[in-house]
Amino acid sequence: MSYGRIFPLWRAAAGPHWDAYVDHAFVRGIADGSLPRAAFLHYLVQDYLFLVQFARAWSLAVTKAETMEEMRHCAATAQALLEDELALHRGICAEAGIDARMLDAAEERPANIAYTRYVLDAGHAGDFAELLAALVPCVLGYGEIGRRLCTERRDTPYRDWIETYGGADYQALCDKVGALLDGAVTRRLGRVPQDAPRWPVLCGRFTTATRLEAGFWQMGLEP
Ligand SMILES: Cc1ncc(C[n+]2csc(CCO)c2C)c(N)n1
Repeated sequence: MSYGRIFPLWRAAAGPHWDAYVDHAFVRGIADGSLPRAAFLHYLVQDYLFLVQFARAWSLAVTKAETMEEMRHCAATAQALLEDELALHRGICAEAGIDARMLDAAEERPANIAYTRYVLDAGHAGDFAELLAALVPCVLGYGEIGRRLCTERRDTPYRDWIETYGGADYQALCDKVGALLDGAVTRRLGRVPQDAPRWPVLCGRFTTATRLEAGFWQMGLEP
């Protein structure tokens, strides 16, 4: 239920920043249906550009991995983003009247640039664990949001979005990422990673990425 052993520790270390992300006004608007459609579409366009950069970040993780299992996981995630998720996004945008040309011409907002390039820099400057620390708030935060909103079962036009992230497939992916994270951190920092000198650095990467996720929601509210 908590996506492994390391995630709950980093989540706690992020303090109020975590709730500011997973309980942001944008998320509440998705939950109760009050989020204006224009804000959701604006978010979707930016999210498309975001996912392109995330495919680059997971590809970078392949080069930073130390085991075949780590490599396979990251390569599969990059592949899934490039082959499935981006096509899915194009489909949702097309239904909403945003065609491929508009998507390709869209300009990245500063909050989007800040977040994605921060993650890529965490990977370039640091090792696999540092890159994962910057990557997991995205994956597991959406898992936590989806799971919570799914149980609320409120009437909202954003039910599809909620069920994508609250559904069994996405929750299984979150468990896998949690296991990857536990293995990667134990391998590099030992059995008691909290005592390792690098622990605060990893917590810092996680917290900053979490703050940038909240900034991404905020950008969504300001079309
Ligand atoms: C701003 C933003 N944050 C998180 C996600 C969720 N997400 C991003 S990549 C991915 C697959 C594995 O990395 C998932 C689930 C999103 N779409 N947009």
